[in-house]
Parts: sequence; structure tokens; C-alpha cells
Amino acid sequence: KTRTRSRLPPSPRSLPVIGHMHLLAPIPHQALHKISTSLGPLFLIYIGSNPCVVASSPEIAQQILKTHESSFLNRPKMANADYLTYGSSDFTFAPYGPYWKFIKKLCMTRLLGGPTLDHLLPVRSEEIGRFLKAMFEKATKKQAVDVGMELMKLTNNVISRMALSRRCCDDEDEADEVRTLVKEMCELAGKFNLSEAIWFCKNLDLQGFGKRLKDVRERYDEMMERIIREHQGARGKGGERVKDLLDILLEIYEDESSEIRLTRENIKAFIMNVFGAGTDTSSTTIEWALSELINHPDVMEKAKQEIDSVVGRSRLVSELDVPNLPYLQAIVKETLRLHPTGPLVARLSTEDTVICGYDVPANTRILINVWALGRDPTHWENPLQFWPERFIHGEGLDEKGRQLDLRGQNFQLLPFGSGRRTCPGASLALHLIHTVLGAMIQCFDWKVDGYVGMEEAPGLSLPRAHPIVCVPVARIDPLPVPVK
Ligand code: HEM
Repeated sequence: KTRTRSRLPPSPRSLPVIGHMHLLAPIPHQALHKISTSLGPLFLIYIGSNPCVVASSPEIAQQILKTHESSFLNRPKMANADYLTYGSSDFTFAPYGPYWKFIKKLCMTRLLGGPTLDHLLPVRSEEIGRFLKAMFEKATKKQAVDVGMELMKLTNNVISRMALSRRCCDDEDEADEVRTLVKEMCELAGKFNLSEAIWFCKNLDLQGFGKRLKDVRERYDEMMERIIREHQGARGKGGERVKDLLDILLEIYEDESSEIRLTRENIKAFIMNVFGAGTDTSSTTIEWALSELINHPDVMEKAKQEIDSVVGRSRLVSELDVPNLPYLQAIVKETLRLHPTGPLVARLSTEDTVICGYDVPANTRILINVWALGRDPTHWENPLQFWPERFIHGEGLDEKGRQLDLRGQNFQLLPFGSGRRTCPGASLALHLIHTVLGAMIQCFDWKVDGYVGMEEAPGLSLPRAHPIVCVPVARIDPLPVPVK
């Protein structure tokens, strides 16, 4: 017994019943990083009665996500998310198996793959045009804007139009209903449910989630059923409408020869994933990038010069320009290194595994602290400094002199996770982040008095503690951009 115990990863002193829950406040990835500085890069905590192994170095992340990948392909069950996603009928929480493989293939080939992203490019360009136009109006009236709020509206509109052909704008009641409902659901899904952490409370609803979950899922279900019926009706009539993600899902749903028949619950849960995983993550990344640029005027100036010389001032930067803008790419990589908007990647072990000499039993929760990997001093020089040049002539280049890629090959830089369960929305997110940030740099000067605070607030997608509120000053007029 003693020998078995001694092979478990080290663990801090715990409290009865709650285990190490008290150590995770206020911001879990920061608290876990602090523990790793004394216990080392692999340690074990108990979230109530649930064991959870935390990995905080690129080498250990590689062991888990690559060397022993097949033992860590599931996600831990979270009671609230499980209820909201119709019993994990979605993509994010689906257990690794035939259904997950089917939807992953669909994602890569049809739903979030290159051809669909190309087909929906005009939708993204139009929404970026609207956003810039709104910023230009603020600039003309010398009005201050809360940049984060505006970016959030933009990404919500992009995702909502790509998924459902609806905008999430304040003046369209139903579209706003989508945004409000999904926001409410994501907040509830991310809430920590004490009943599942403390084994003897598992049948109690300690925080009163039950009624709220039932109510919000019912409202979401009604709304989605209405939107599905409308889509089915519109498809029957033919016409000019651009095919959105729901149309593609309905085609597969109706395809009798499909290798797996999608259910309506699968469709509704997938749409929920796209909103939940795809909106705040992208807008918050752009917000972090802008705040770093405001605090580093030399970097902002270099970015402007690059865009002015490659794109000029007579047209807007577009997705197609990004391969020719290496400094802009370096800024986005440096932002995601320091501010990964999915700071903790959660997995569940499905079999007993040995990682770096320590036993990780089956059914252990795993957290990869992506936030800590990006700050590892053995891989990054002056890790806390925002310095995009490291991707131009520093340790951010690979042995062939290319910028390190963000798609999970380099374990010191894992903003989208790695391996089979890596983020399927990375291409969409990167298109959006580069183009929106590029256009914001090209079209406006963003000045604040003094320094922008860089503290994080608690929340799933690394929210900023301080909003960026400033008056944009126009450099070029984005108005010629066609906006319907
Ligand atoms: C900056 C933006 C984004 C970041 C930082 C991000 C990050 C992540 C991370 C870290 C994971 C876990 C990967 C792993 O376990 O290895 C993930 C999974 C996922 N992401 Fe993203 N993501 C972003 C944007 C998006 C977008 C735009 C979408 C969809 C439109 C999306 C959909 C998903 C889904 C469905 C999963 C679950 C995949 C699975 O379980 O197999 N994400 N994302």
C-alpha cells in the first residue's frame, strides 16, 4: 500500500471534505502555477473527493498529450455542462468514440474546414466592416468606447451569422435572445458544482442549480426548435440565402445514408459549443493584444509600418494579407503565449498510466496549465516580457527558422491544445483575430491616459480585470468598405 501511494505525484496538504479546493481561488491557473513552483511540474490535488493531476511543464504536457495520448482522450464530466449539452450529446464533452470521431471528421471537412470558412468569408468581412464603421463614428464624435464590449458584439455577430444566419445585434430581438441565452448557459456550465465534488452530497442540489438549468435549457430548446423549423422551411423554398452551419447540420441530419444519424439534440448541442467556445475566446484575445500594443507603443508603431508598407492605406487589410504580415503574426503568437484564452486544458484518464515515473490512475482528472507553459523560463527568455521579436529572431523560431506554430506541435505554446482533441475552431479564430487586430491597427490610433492595467479577472476564458475604454482616433477612413 505504501509503495503504491509513494508513486502518486506529490500533493500539497489537504483539508477534510474539500481537499484542495480552497487553494484554487481566486484564479485557478495562477494558483496552480504557484503550487507548481514548490511541488514541481506534476502534482496531484483533490477537488473535493475527485483526484486531479496538474501538468505545468512542456515536457509533461507532451507526455500526456502525445506520448500517452490514447489514455487521455476524454473530458471530465461536469454536472452542469452535462445537463445543458443534452447529456454530453455535443462535441466538446462527447466521450472519445464513434460519435466523437464522426463529428470531428465533419468539423474538419464540412463545418469548420477550409471550404466552409472560404464560403463564409464575406460574412466575416461584412461584420468587421460594420465594427470599423461603428468605431469610425465614435472617432468622429470623439466618444469613448469600451473596446472589449464592442469586440464581444463583433465575435457574437460573426459566429451567430455563420452558424444561424442571424445577427446578435441589440435591435434584433431574437438574435439578442440567442446571445443572452448562450451567455447564461455558458456561465452556468462553467460554474463549479459542489455536489459533484463532495461524494456524500452527490444527490443534493447545494447551490440551487437544478431549477435554473432546467429553465435555461428549456428556453434554449424552444428557441433552437423555432430556428431549425425556419431553416427547414427556407431550405424547402430554395432561394439565394448563404448556407450556414445549421443548414449543413440539417443536411447531415436528413441524410439517410450517413454512417451515424445525427439527432436534433446533437445539432442543438453542437451550436451551443460553437457559441460557447468560439465567441469570448476570440474577442478576449484581441482585447489582450490591443492592451499589450497600447502599453508597448514601439511594437504598435512597427505593426503599423508593416501594414502600411504591405497593404497601404487605400484598402483594408484582409485575411489574404496575413501570410505577408509576419510581425502581426508574431504579435498574435506573443499574445496567446502570455494570455491563452483557454488557460487550462481539461482531460480525463481512461486507463492507469505512468507519467515521468508517477502513477496516474484511470478516472483521474487532468489539467494542463497552458498559461504556465507559456511562461516556462526554461523555454522562454524573460518570459513575462511582451516581446513579439522572439518569433522573428529569438527562441520563438524553430530549427528551420520558421515561427513556432500554434497548432499543438510545440508544447511550450499550446493555446489550442494538442493532438486529436485539439481545438477544431483554431483556423476560424486565427483568421478573425489577425484580420480584426490588423484592421484596428491600420485604421485607428488607440490612446489611453497612462498605462492599461494587465490584471486578469476570474472566468473561464481569461477575462481582463480592467476594460479598455478609449477614444479611437481615425488614421484612415474604413467607410468605403461595403456594409449592407
Ligand atoms: C482564441 C480562440 C480559441 C482558443 C484559445 C481556443 C482554445 C481551445 C482549447 C485549449 C481547447 C481544448 C483542446 C484540447 O483539449 O487539446 C479547445 C477545444 C475546443 N474548441 Fe476552441 N478555442 C478557440 C476558438 C474556438 C472557436 C472559434 C471554435 C468554434 C467555432 C472552437 C471550438 C472548440 C471545440 C468544439 C472544442 C472541443 C473539441 C473536442 O473536445 O474535441 N474554439 N479550444
